[in-house]
Amino acid sequence: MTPNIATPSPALQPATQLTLVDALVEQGWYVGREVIDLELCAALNQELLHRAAYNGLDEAGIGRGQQHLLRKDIRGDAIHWLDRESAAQRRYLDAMSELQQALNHALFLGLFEYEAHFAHYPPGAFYQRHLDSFRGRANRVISTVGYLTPNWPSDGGGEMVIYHPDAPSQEVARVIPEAGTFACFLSETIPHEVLPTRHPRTSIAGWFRRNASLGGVLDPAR
Ligand SMILES: O=C(O)CCC(=O)C(=O)O
Ligand SMILES: [Fe+2]
Repeated sequence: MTPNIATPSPALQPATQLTLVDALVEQGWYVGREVIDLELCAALNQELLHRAAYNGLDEAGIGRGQQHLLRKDIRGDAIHWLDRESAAQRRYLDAMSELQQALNHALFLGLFEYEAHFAHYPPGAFYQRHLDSFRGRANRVISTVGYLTPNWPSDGGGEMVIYHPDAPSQEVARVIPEAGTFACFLSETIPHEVLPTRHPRTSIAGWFRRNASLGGVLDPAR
């Protein structure tokens, strides 16, 4: 038998969708290690680090539209919205689109759109505890985070802490931001934070959205 080199490995481990749906229903969040294909992580990481090195990132803020504010005391990452520019981005976004279909099929969520950005946290950066759905705009339904940094050092910090939805000071999980790890949670109910990192930290944060048109104002993605 010749090895089947023509078939690319899937972007996400095939068993992920079922486990993920179950975990979302049971506890509102999911974390899996070695879920995202490592070659894909490496390509995305390289693209992000290249942008970071050539000033191709924007400082991240909080709030949308005219309420958008730069607050380094709240979050310290720099971002770039995914735009399908590279093959790696397209492969990641296509995998998210398959996940969107699986979520709609299993949970009738009516998700219709996905927005995502690269995030680079330089040493010292963090993101204080928050919810991902902006107040008055309940349009982000499910959050995803794909981690891209290989060989995360054990003293690197930068873990994402997930808190209990009903007791926001109770920690329920700590996620090491190691390449291949994928996290997913309910945007409106799961408080989470990024602890100060000591090592450059790279990821893709993304959100499945429902259409939200409030008071005649359309709310497009981003
Ligand atoms: O990078 C992470 O672990 C989480 C980032 C986050 O909470 C966000 O961008 O809203
Ligand atoms: Fe968040």
